[in-house]
Amino acid sequence: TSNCWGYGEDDGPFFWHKGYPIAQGNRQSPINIVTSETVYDSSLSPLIVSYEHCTSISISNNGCSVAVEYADTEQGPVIEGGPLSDAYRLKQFHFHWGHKDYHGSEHTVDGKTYASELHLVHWNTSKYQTFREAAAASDGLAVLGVFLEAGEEHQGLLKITDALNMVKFKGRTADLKEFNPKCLLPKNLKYWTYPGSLTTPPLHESVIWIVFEEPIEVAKKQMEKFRMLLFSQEEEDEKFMENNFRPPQPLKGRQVCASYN
Ligand SMILES: CN(C)c1nnc([C@H](N)S(N)(=O)=O)s1
Ligand SMILES: [Zn+2]
Repeated sequence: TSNCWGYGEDDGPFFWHKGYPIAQGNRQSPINIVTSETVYDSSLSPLIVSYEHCTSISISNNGCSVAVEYADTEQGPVIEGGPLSDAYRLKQFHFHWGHKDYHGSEHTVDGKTYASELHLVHWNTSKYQTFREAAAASDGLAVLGVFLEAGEEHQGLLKITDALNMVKFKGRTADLKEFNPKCLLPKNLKYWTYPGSLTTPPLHESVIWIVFEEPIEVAKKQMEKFRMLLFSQEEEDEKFMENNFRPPQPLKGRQVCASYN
């Protein structure tokens, strides 16, 4: 996808509003989560993650991140419960990261940034026929956000980080079958939830965000493998893929609910 937006100093997040006015909308993401202002919502039921049937297809470098795509089948991986009134099917997951381990996440917690943030993007198959239709609806998407911090090597992530050298250049895709991303979720599924948006253009305000409080640990050398990916295609000047995160956006009066007290 040859985007006219990016993360550089002349096409980065501060310019996106020119092509996508919604960038200055009332429910943009990511946000800084101020924990003292989150509200425990006892009506939030536990999140149900049913990733048993996990038919992943491929891993690809789409020029702004690296994404693992899932087949769009009836019995695909779904989430429900929590803040969700319907079942949401996993479409893909991808990551955002920084130049160094001290930053790279999109959401921040009391101003704290993490080395990376994993997004598992799901769409409401109870109410919409296609992802595209759901992506334009206020309750169309649900994205799980998982913080990554430098620490112990993450065994489950090895299958992903070991595949990155096959998708170094923008536009490259490689097979990645039967990858079950349940192993990428933290042990403790305590989460914050709030109404927001996609964090890259078209920035649709169609996402119910579910951000887990507990980060997962990944090895520094695993983080370094993300940074050897390129924004650029094979014949172009080499531009390392890093700092592909949007900074926190104004809360505009939204309430962030906590699943725990
Ligand atoms: C079309 N899909 C799956 C997506 N469109 N925008 C996405 C963004 N990268 S994010 N960060 O999930 O909002 S993901
Ligand atoms: Zn994302």
